[in-house]
Order: sequence, then structure tokens, then C-alpha cells
Amino acid sequence: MMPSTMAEMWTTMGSTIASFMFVWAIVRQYCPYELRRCFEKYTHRFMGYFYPYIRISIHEFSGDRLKRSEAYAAVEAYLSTNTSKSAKRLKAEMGKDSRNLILSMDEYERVTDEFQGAKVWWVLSKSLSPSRSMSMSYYPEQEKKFYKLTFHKRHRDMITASYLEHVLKEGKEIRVRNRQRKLYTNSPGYKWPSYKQTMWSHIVFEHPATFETMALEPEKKQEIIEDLLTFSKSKDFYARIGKAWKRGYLLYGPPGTGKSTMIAAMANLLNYDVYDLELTAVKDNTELRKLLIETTSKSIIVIEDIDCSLDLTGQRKKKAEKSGSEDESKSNKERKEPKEEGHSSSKVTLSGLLNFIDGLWSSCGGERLIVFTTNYVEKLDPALIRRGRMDKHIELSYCSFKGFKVLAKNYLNLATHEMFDTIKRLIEEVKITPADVAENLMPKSPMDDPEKCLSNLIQALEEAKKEEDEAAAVANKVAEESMGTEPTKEDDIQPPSQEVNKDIEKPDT
Ligand SMILES: Nc1ncnc2c1ncn2[C@@H]1O[C@H](COP(=O)(O)OP(=O)(O)OP(=O)(O)O)[C@@H](O)[C@H]1O
Ligand SMILES: [Mg+2]
Repeated sequence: MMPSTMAEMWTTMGSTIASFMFVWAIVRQYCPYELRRCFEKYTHRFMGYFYPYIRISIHEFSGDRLKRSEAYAAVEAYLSTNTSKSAKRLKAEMGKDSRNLILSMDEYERVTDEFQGAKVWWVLSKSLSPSRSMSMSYYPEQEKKFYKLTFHKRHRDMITASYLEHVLKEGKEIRVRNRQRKLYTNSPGYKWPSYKQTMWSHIVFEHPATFETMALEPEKKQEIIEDLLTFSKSKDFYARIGKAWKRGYLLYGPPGTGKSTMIAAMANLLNYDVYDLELTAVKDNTELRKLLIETTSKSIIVIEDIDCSLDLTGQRKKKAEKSGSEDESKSNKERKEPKEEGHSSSKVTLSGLLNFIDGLWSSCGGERLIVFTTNYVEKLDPALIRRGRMDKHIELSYCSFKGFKVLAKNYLNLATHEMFDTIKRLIEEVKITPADVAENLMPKSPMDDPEKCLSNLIQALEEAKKEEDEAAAVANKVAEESMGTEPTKEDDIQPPSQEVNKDIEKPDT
């Protein structure tokens, strides 16, 4: 019987579609994967003739399977704030600073959104990867999640041109606002290949360091802050000059001068994640590249003690053999020596590392800082730290009086004090690291008042000065004696103990 009115025609069509949907739901539940795919294909073709709606899917992992899709993450964030208010089943995840819960729609939940008068529907769906039907599959079985956007075909142009752009833009902004920053590390226990398993493990990044609390010359501090902020706002500039949007920082100086602290301050200033890359745990250059691909935008990739991580200088082994006995005499305050055990397990080469920093892959993923730290800047291969790779070299050195004042404000809440004059005189004569100053300013018992802490510091400075003077006197005496008698035997001259800390060793020739 032919439908007599428009209303009847729509009803008939509606019930046909509903029947198809019902059959499809059964097929989806019980049929093998191949059969289901085939059924889906022909159903979609058939429905395409009658169905006035268009569907767009945004998958969590794209075909390359390497990286979570940015579009998916942006849609997820957009829906978490904009539309999940109308959803009835929600997922809750911990938000920024572990203070609030972020709600987002649960699987198969459907929400409605409106844009410029058009109604659209979002559903979070999932399908099974083919491996479920292939028992010999290489990859473990996986669920593939995707968002489905449905809208009427008359809105096609508007949705594809404006609405999707609006969703992505807003979603990205929400992600930056809400995201809990993370500290990642490359886990040695990771087994490759495993489908979609990330090579990084992470915890929440909660380091409290800021540039404000760092003991540093104010001008230097300001220069670094401006450099970082300029970088973070220079997307268009980098695009215009045809350069990947990344910047390399080399932080060098003796132990305890604030290199690691500065990395935390950088991350806090820019609101970036931190990837702490342990090079010795990276098997080879290929694995290094995979690690790089998995890092996200707005992040700092850190390689601490770069000179210890790999045989990057070509002089490392020779040095280690030669300086065996010297090392024993050095205090543990001195600079770290290379970790020999790392060399045997890691086959990462200098060229692999250079590629990591500025090869073709390094431009994937956007806004990134690469930071190296070292105690031995002269030992590094010049190719590794040349400008363009490590764009900014920052020396962190012993504590100045201005640096001390920052620490006194942080630790004792003192802007000025009569004992400051004595400290100023001593600190200008003695080489003391900010870490040592900080340690002396730290109250050791609840009874310790600021005066007690300041006098602890003065005592430490006086002792250090005495040691320096004695060491200098011994060195002078030895020098005088050797000049007066035998030809100079440089090996016999012991440098003053503080000087050992301070000077960066010259590379072997
Ligand atoms: N410039 C600084 N400003 C404020 N605090 C500092 C500074 N330098 C060091 N400190 C304090 O000393 C401690 C050690 O500093 P940090 O770990 O940053 O030194 P480092 O230069 O990374 O040393 P290493 O070369 O041994 O890794 C920090 O916890 C911090 O409290
Ligand atoms: Mg450090």
C-alpha cells in the first residue's frame, strides 16, 4: 500500500531505518568481525539513499597508530565542558592540581550541541580492532574509540567550515586550561613492539620552583624569562622563517647551582610538561626517534648530565682510565663522572642525538624546548651544542649577594638585616653554591630564629674562606719551591680544594 500523506511516508521510512538499526545492533553484537564489516558496508550504502544526515568520525588513534589524535583529544575536551552537562552518563577524571574532577561523556552517550542555529549530535563509540577475529594476530586486541558527529546535510558547509574549527579551537584551549601537567620518563621496562603502548610513563608534575624563588642575577633572570615568553608566543614567526618551533637550552655549571631547579621553573612559567629523557635507557637511535614522536606539544625534553649519558666526546673512556685514582680523592660534592654502565646497553650515537634535536622528526608536534644540563661544558662535542641546536647557553654559577638576598627572602622572609653586610663581604670572596647557602639558611630546629640561620651561614662562609686561604698558601709555597729548584712538575701542584669544584676540567688532548 502506497503512503497517502507526507507524514505517513516519513513514518514508513523511519520504521525501515529503525528496523535496519535493530538488525545492525544484533549483527554487531554476535557476528564475526569480517561479516560485520561487510554488513556495515552495504547497510551504509543503502541508508545513504534515504538518510538525510551526515556523519563524521574522529578516531582516537589514526592509521599510523603512533600517536593519539589531537583532534580526538580536542573534541573530548570540548564536549567535557560544553555538552556533557546534558549527558546522563559521565566519566570523571582528576583535573589540574588534583583539586577538581573533570567530567566527560561516557561511552555510547549521546549529547546535542547547537551552532549558528544548526543542531548536531555527538556520540562516543568504540569498535574492536581486527585482531579480535584473528587469533594469530601480532597485536593484542584493542578497542578503538571514536567520536561520531551527526548533522543534517543542509548544514554541511557550515559544519565543515566553521563548526569543526570552533570545536577544535575551543577544545585545545580547554585542554591547556585544564590539563594536569606531567613529568614523563622513559621506562626501561617497556617492551617494543606493543600496539599503542606508550614508551613514556608519567606522574603529575608538581615542582614548586619558580623564577621568583631562584637565586640568580636579576638581569640574567629577566633575560631568560623574556626569551622563554618570546619563544612561546612565536608560532607565526617560526612558521614565517621556515624553522621548527623549538628552542634548545644548555644549562651548565657546578653541582648545586640550580640547573634542575631552573628546568622546573621553566616548566612552571610556560605551563609545559616535562619529559625527563634517560639516554642510557634508550636502546638505539630508532627507539630515540620513537620516544621523540610520542612527546606532545608544549613540553620540555630534558637530558640531564648529557656528558655522562653517552660517549659523546670521544674522550670519555680515555679520561675514565686515566683519572681513576684522582676520582677517589674527590669529594661527592664534585661533578659527576660518566656512567660507564650506560655505554654497554645504549647504542644511541652522536648523530642519532643530533637527529633527535634537529632532524626531520624533531619538527613533529609543535612547541618544544630541549634542555641539556652538564657540569662539563667543554667536554661536549661542539656539534652538539652549537647555536641553532642549543640556541641559548646559560651558565649557572656560585651564589652572589643578590642571589643570597633572594634565598634570605624565600627561607627567612628577610629583606634586610644588619648581618647582611658581613655576608656580602664574605660571599664576594668565597665561592659557595646556592644549594649550600640554602642548606645553611634552613632552620634546623623549631627553635632556630633567622639570626641563628644567618650566623650558621656566616660560620660556613668563614670556614670556606679559611680553607681557600690555606689551600692557596700551600699552592703558592709549592709553586715557589718548584720554581727555585727542579723544573716545574705540574702534577705535584695541588689546586685549592674550592678551585677543584669550580673549574671545569679541560678535555684531554
Ligand atoms: N639558583 C638557585 N636558586 C634557588 N635554589 C637553588 C639554586 N641552586 C640550587 N638551589 C637549591 O639547591 C638544591 C639543588 O639544586 P639543583 O638540583 O637545581 O642543582 P643542579 O645544578 O641541578 O645540581 P647537579 O649538577 O648536581 O644536578 C635545590 O633543591 C634548590 O633548593
Ligand atoms: Mg641537577
